[in-house]
Amino acid sequence: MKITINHKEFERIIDYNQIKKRIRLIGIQLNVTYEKQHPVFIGVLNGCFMFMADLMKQIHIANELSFVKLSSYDGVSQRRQVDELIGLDCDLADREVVIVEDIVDTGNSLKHTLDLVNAQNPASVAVCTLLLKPKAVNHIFDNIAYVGFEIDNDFVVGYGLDYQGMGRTLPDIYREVIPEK
Ligand SMILES: O=P(O)(O)OC[C@H]1O[C@H](OP(=O)(O)OP(=O)(O)O)[C@H](O)[C@@H]1O
Ligand SMILES: Nc1nc2[nH]cnc2c(=O)[nH]1
Repeated sequence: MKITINHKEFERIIDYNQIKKRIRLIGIQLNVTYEKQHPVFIGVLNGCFMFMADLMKQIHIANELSFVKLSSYDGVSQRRQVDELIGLDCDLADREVVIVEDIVDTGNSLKHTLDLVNAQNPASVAVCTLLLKPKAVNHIFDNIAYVGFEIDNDFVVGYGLDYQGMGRTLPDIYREVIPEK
């Protein structure tokens, strides 16, 4: 199935039934791994909102959750870029943390998020991402423990992911169709 968003064509690669099945399995893994613990799930906005909502319905152990946004801005000196996590409303010291992402592409966002989370001295940090582009990742991560789907290096939309602000509410996931010349 193909759709058009702002003159760009996309074709469906993963439908919502597949996503739900995969999320049920990831939920089981998380319930087992964190049984008798009390993890904090940290969703990285905006893209994670759908994944987080469906994933958390499968989590039956004690947990807390928080949503954050990664913000970059120039410091007072305007010479250095400073990043911060906006919205974190709990202390992560000595906590088991699970970072929830919609996609790890270059991995730059995840690297920043991990640096900021690790600075709070949590007991452990695991990453749960719905999508991973193995051929695009620029960093070595040893804690991406839960991956919904590995995908090719295509631009994707749907299920939280946008193209120019559009397409986030599509239940399925689509990849960009590059027109032949
Ligand atoms: O691995 P990377 O190449 O860093 O890309 C991954 C990030 O890109 C998207 O966020 P984006 O900055 O587009 O913001 P959004 O979630 O608000 O759409 C996505 O939600 C990830 O956080
Ligand atoms: N919508 C969207 N956002 C991204 N951020 C990083 N990679 C992607 C992608 O493939 N699609």
